[in-house]
Amino acid sequence: RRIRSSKRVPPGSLGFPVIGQSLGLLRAMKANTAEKWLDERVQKYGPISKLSLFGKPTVFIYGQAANKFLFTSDGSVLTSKQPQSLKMILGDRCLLEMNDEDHKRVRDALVLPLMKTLTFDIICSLLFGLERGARRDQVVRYFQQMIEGMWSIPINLPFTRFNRSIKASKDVQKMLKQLISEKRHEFDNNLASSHQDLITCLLSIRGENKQELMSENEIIHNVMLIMVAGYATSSVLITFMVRLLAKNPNIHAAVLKEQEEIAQSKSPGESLTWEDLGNMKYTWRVAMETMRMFPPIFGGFRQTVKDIEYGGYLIPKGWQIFLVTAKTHMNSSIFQEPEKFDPARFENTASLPPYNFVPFGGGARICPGYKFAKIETLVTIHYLVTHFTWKLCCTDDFFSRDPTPVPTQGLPIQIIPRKPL
Ligand code: HEM
Repeated sequence: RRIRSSKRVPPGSLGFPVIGQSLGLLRAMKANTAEKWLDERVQKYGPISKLSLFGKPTVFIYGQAANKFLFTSDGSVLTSKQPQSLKMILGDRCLLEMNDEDHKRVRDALVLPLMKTLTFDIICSLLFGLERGARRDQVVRYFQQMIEGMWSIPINLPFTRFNRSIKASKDVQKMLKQLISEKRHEFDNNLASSHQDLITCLLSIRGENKQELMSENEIIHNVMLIMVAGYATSSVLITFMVRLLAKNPNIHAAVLKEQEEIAQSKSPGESLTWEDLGNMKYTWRVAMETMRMFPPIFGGFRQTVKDIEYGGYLIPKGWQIFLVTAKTHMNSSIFQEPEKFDPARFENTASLPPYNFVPFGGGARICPGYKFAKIETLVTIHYLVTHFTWKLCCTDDFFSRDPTPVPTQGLPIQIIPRKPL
C-alpha cells in the first residue's frame, strides 16, 4: 500500500477492454513491423509503459536491466504466467505455468530424459514413435495450428484463430492419451524397447511404491510444450541460417571450409562425434549471429506476485510483464553496425556485456533444450553444406512473426547436390 501511494503505474493506455493493444501487436508482428510498433511506444511513453495484451493489463519492458530483472527475480516477485490463450492451448500443468518446487520437480524430471533421449532422433519420431507418413503430417499440422493461436485473445468463438488452436490442442491431447496408455502397458509388461522414447522415460519415473511420479496431465502438457518449443524454434534458426548462408557467399565459404575439414577427417558413413561438434565453432557463431538478427523467441511473459517497483514505476500485483528480450539485439551501442550480418562479433562472447544477448533466456527457466537445439542445428548444417548448394527463389527480406518468424512463402530454395548422394 505504501508503494501504491508513492509511485504511479507506468504511462500508456490499456486500450479497449479485453482486446487492448493485442491486435495491433499481432498485426505488427505479422507485417514484421513489431520493432517499429514498439519504438513508437517508446517514443510516446518512454522505456516502460503499460498496455493490455491478450486480456491482461501488462507492462512492456526491455533492455539489459529488464533482461536481468526478469531472469533473476525469484518466485516471491515474479511468477511465470503465460497469456491465457497459450495456457488454454498447452494446458495448465506444463513447465511454463509451474513455479518454485513444482517447476523444479518437473523440470528436473524432464531435462535428464530430454537430453538422454531426444538426441537420438528428430523430435517427432522420438516423442510419438511416428515415422514419415500421413499420420506424422497430421500431427505437424495440429502443432502448426496450435502455435498460431498461442498469442491470441482467448475468445473461443468459431471464427477465431484461438478456437482453431484449442481444437487442435484437444486432438493432440486425445492422441497423446491413447499413446500414453499404450506405452504404459508396454512399460508395465516389460515390452518397452531398450531405446526409450520421452513418454516412456517420463512414465518410468516411479516412487517407492512404484507409483508414477508425474501425473498424466503433466506428461501430456509437457510433451506438447517440448514438441512446440523444440519444433517452432530450432526450425526457425536453421531456416534463417539457410537464408543467410545463401545471401552471404563469404560466410557460406567459411562454414563449408570448417565442415569439410570435419567431413574429410571421417571415413565414409562414420557418424559425427561430440568432438566434431566442438570443432564447429565458426558455424555456431553464424547461428548466434542469426539468432541476434532473427531471434526465434521475440520475448516472454511473467506475472507480478505483489505490487513491485520497477524503473521508478509501480507495477501492480497480478499484472502481466511483457519482456522483449531481443530488443537489445539491434541496439548500436551494444552491437556495432547492428544491420550487418557479422558472425565475428561472437568470437569473444566474454566481451559481450551480460544480459544483452539471451536467445535461450536465463535463470531458472533458461531453455532446457539449448544443447539439443545446438546439436540439431550443427548436424543439420553440416550435412546441408557438405552435400548441397542452394539458391533462394525469393530474395526479398520479408518475414512475419506468427508468433515465431516465417520468411516469405516459408523460404523456397533451389537445391543442387554437390556430389553424388
Ligand atoms: C534455437 C532453438 C531454441 C531457442 C532460441 C529457445 C529459446 C527459449 C527461451 C528464450 C526460453 C525461455 C522463455 C522464458 O524465459 O520465458 C525457452 C524455454 C524452453 N525451451 Fe527452448 N529454445 C530453443 C529450442 C528448444 C528445444 C529444441 C527444446 C526441446 C526439445 C526447448 C524446450 C524448452 C522448454 C521446455 C522451455 C521451458 C523451460 C521452463 O519454463 O522451465 N527449446 N526456450
